Amino acid sequence: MNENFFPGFIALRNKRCLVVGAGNIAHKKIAKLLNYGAKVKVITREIKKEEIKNLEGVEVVIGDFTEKDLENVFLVVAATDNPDFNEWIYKLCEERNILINNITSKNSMNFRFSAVYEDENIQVAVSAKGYPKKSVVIRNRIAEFLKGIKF
Ligand SMILES: C[C@@]1(CC(=O)O)c2cc3[nH]c(cc4nc(cc5[nH]c(cc(n2)[C@H]1CCC(=O)O)[C@@](C)(CC(=O)O)[C@@H]5CCC(=O)O)C(CC(=O)O)=C4CCC(=O)O)c(CCC(=O)O)c3CC(=O)O
Ligand SMILES: NC(=O)C1=CN([C@@H]2O[C@H](COP(=O)(O)OP(=O)(O)OC[C@H]3O[C@@H](n4cnc5c(N)ncnc54)[C@H](O)[C@@H]3O)[C@@H](O)[C@H]2O)C=CC1
Repeated sequence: MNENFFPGFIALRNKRCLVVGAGNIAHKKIAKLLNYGAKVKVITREIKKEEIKNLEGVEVVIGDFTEKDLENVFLVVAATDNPDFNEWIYKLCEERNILINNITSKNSMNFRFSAVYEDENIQVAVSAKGYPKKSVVIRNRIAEFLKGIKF
């Protein structure tokens, strides 16, 4: 059984977020964080997904991630394709009380992204407790349902 997380909504406006790695999934997660006003810094050995450089407001640093990079950071996304490396980042964040999302695990994190439905009036965030395929199916069903409702 995956850990039961607190379901909540966070104001990310001007919060310092760090993404380690710059591949396809990093790109998706960075774009989502930026949509909510986060200040995003990316540390990576190489930029695999070039589009990351074109995202407005992102600071990209080429180099190796070190523990010092966690200073004053609110939320970290361990977004490399190396599960052991992401796991190490997770442990460092847990020790420092930092929110951490890990793209190569279901449990080695304290913050999961959810499948989102959003319009001008409401936000619905679905988590299937670590199983994204399920949460996407449910979110899509909810979106259909909400189309037929007037508030
Ligand atoms: C635990 C979690 C941690 C996290 O990343 O936050 C996690 C983990 C993992 N995802 C993996 C794979 C895929 N994930 C997606 C998509 C999404 N994944 C998201 C969330 C989460 N994914 C968190 C749990 C959410 C919950 O609790 O329900 C969504 C909902 C939100 C978002 O990412 O923003 C977003 C849909 C966005 C949307 O449509 O709105 C796709 C499809 C695609 O990319 O199109 C694939 C491709 C493969 C496939 O088809 O399965 C693998 C590798 C599995 C493997 O290799 O075997 C892991 C690691 C593992 O499972 O160990
Ligand atoms: N959580 C999610 O929503 C999803 C997770 N996944 C998982 O995510 C993994 C990564 O997928 P992609 O982003 O498509 O891979 P990718 O190959 O596009 O990117 C990997 C990135 O990690 C970087 N990297 C690797 N080792 C590093 C290190 N030591 N330090 C800094 N950067 C490092 C690489 O330079 C590259 O930029 C997949 O193997 C899969 O297991 C896949 C789909 C969705």
